[in-house]
Amino acid sequence: MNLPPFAALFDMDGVLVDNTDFHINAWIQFAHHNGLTLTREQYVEHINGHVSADSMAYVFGHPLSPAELATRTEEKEQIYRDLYLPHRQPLTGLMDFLDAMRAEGIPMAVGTSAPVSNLGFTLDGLALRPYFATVVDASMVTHGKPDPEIYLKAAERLNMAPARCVVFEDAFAGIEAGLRAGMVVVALATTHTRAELATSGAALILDNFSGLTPASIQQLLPAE
Ligand SMILES: O=P(O)(O)OC[C@H]1O[C@@H](O)[C@H](O)[C@@H](O)[C@@H]1O
Repeated sequence: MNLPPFAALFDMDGVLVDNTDFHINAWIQFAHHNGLTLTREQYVEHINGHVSADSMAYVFGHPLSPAELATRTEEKEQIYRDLYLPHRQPLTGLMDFLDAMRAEGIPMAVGTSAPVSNLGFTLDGLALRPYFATVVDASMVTHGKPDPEIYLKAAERLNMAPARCVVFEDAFAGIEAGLRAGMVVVALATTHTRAELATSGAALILDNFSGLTPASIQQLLPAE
């Protein structure tokens, strides 16, 4: 195969791993510990895919100071990691797809709203990091998703034009970030249903990576 140059940018949570329920339960527990209430619906609408600074401001009703944000974020993420650890595994079909992409020499990056502490847990814990030329996380951007900054930075680091990038996302905030970056978006129906994603602007909706080939992704891009 001789694929024209393009790059693949992967969201982490809900895409490389199917962990949304664990984040939801962790946020609900965290809110409870802090004397607050949070529902699944509030999570899906206001927190899913957002950076912690924005999520914490939503949960507490005001922005947190940098020191408080760091402490609270680690408190919440420790609950999440404890809950998800016994279930931690790549999304179905991911490893075969990453192997096929790597064999074709297609550059890949991660663009995630997660804090650094969760990168080690997921990317190193599942031996995924070697597949990615670069990882852009919450600490590296001024504006979190749905702002396109995370994906534009990832494309820049891969030296690839945004129009030649395909973003894999599960969250509405992340899909919007990819589209605003001028990229093609593939949606994974891990957090939202196919019906909910139908009008999201995604070029393709998948349940997981099973059977996915580099050529089928390349076809989503305009011919060069
Ligand atoms: O989906 P992404 O961009 O990997 O985002 C990760 C973030 O996703 C949010 O939904 C979680 O509540 C955060 O705790 C997590 O860090």
